[in-house]
Amino acid sequence: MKNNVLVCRNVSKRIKGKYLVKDVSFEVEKGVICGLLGSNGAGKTTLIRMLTGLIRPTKGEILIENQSVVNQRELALEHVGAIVESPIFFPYMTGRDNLRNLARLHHMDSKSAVNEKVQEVLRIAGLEERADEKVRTYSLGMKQRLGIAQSLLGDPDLLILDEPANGLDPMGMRELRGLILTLKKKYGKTILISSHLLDEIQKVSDQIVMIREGELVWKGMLDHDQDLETLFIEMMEK
Ligand SMILES: Nc1ncnc2c1ncn2[C@@H]1O[C@H](COP(=O)(O)OP(=O)(O)OP(=O)(O)O)[C@@H](O)[C@H]1O
Repeated sequence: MKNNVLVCRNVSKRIKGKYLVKDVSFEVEKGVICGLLGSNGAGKTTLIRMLTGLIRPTKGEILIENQSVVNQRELALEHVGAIVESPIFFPYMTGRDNLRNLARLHHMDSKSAVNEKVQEVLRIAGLEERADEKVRTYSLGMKQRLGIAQSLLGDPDLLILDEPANGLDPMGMRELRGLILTLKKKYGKTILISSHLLDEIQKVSDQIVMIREGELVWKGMLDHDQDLETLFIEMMEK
């Protein structure tokens, strides 16, 4: 039997009579990086907001580790770490203190447990050296990695990242890519990452889900000889 961490079954979102997402189904197995692709306005963020319990689907079911995001929201979301839109920090606090604040929300009561966990996620995200500097001095790439560090505090099985590479320079993208691949290979995380940056998605993803005007147009495992740009354009023009 397949070990699916995420199951999205016939999910739709309709607002004011218009479908923003329509009848989308896909599964992501454990340890897989799945790229969610679509042009601007395709419905990626709407879908991600449903997957992370921020809004409810009009129809359909979302299971994370076999628990329903719709009916057992809190239990299902225990398995998830997410960055939806931009991660939020207190810019006048250090990276470490931002993480400490949040860690306390993850049932970590003892100071040493908090400090240990924060140190661990800082190390994973490659932020140890700058951990005690204020976040307002961080580059965009560092902020994105701090956002990922935040999302790792609860030891999630599934990471959901909405457009994490947006606005990053080539070095920032390379560091982010390295982190995402490490999270998969070394820590066994399952990752759903949305983007319209085809090249970045091609470099990290094992699986692709493509949507257009809210509807699924292609899904499958990515064959590394396959040119994602050609496939994407073909699907968008269909
Ligand atoms: N609350 C809302 N009410 C009505 N329409 C909405 C709402 N939220 C989003 N939309 C519309 O739904 C469509 C999908 O938006 P969404 O933000 O999910 O797309 P996206 O694929 O994430 O796009 P982008 O890459 O530009 O962020 C867009 O046409 C958007 O204008």
